[in-house]
Amino acid sequence: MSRPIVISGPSGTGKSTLLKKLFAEYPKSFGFSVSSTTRAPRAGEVNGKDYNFVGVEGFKSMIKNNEFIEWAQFSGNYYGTTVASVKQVGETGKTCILDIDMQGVKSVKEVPELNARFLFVAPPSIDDLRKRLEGRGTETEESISKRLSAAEAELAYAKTGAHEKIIVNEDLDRAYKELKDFIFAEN
Ligand SMILES: Nc1ncnc2c1ncn2[C@@H]1O[C@H](COP(=O)(O)OP(=O)(O)OP(=O)(O)O)[C@@H](O)[C@H]1O
Repeated sequence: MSRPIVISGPSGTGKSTLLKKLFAEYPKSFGFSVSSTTRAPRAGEVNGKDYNFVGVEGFKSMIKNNEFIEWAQFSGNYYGTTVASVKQVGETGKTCILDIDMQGVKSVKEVPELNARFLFVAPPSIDDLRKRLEGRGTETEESISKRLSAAEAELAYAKTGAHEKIIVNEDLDRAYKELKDFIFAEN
C-alpha cells in the first residue's frame, strides 16, 4: 500500500490548483478518502462514494472506538475522516491524498500506522496570498482577514519542521514539478 500524502498550507496558496493538475495528468493514481457524516444524503449522493452516511448513535460509537483521525460538528451534523477510509484508498492501489489544515496534520501525526508523508505549500509572501484570495473572488474582506491570520499560524507551524517538504508556489509550473518530484520519489 502506498503511503498517504498529506498536503497542507494556507488557504489560497494553490493546493486545489496543484491537485487539479495532478488528478488531470494521473486520473487513476490518486484518490481522496470518503468522509463519514450524520447529515442526510442529498439527491444523487451515493453512500460509500460521496460520504459514508451513518446515524448519530453509530457516529458516537465510532468516536468512542477511536476510529476517526479527526471529526467535527457543523450546523448540527457530525463529519469525520476515519483511519479505515484512508487505508481503503490505498487498498484500491491508489495513493490517498489528504488536503487538510494544520489541525488535521497534527491529527494525522497521531496515527503513526498511516505512515503518511507531509507536504506544505507556501505562498511566496503573505501579500501574494492576499492578492490570490482577492483574485479568486470567492471571499469577503472578513473571510480574507480570517484566512490571513490562519495563514500566519500555518506558516509558523511549517517553520517547526513538521513537513518533509515545503514547496513555495510562486511559478505554478515549477511548483507542480516539485510536487510531482516529491510524490513520485522513492520512499
Ligand atoms: N502559482 C500561482 N501563481 C498565481 N496564482 C496562483 C498560483 N497558484 C494558484 N493561484 C491562484 O490562487 C488562487 C487560490 O488557489 P487555490 O484555490 O488553488 O488555493 P487553495 O490552497 O486550494 O485554497 P483553499 O485552501 O481555500 O481551498 C486561485 O485563484 C488560483 O488560480
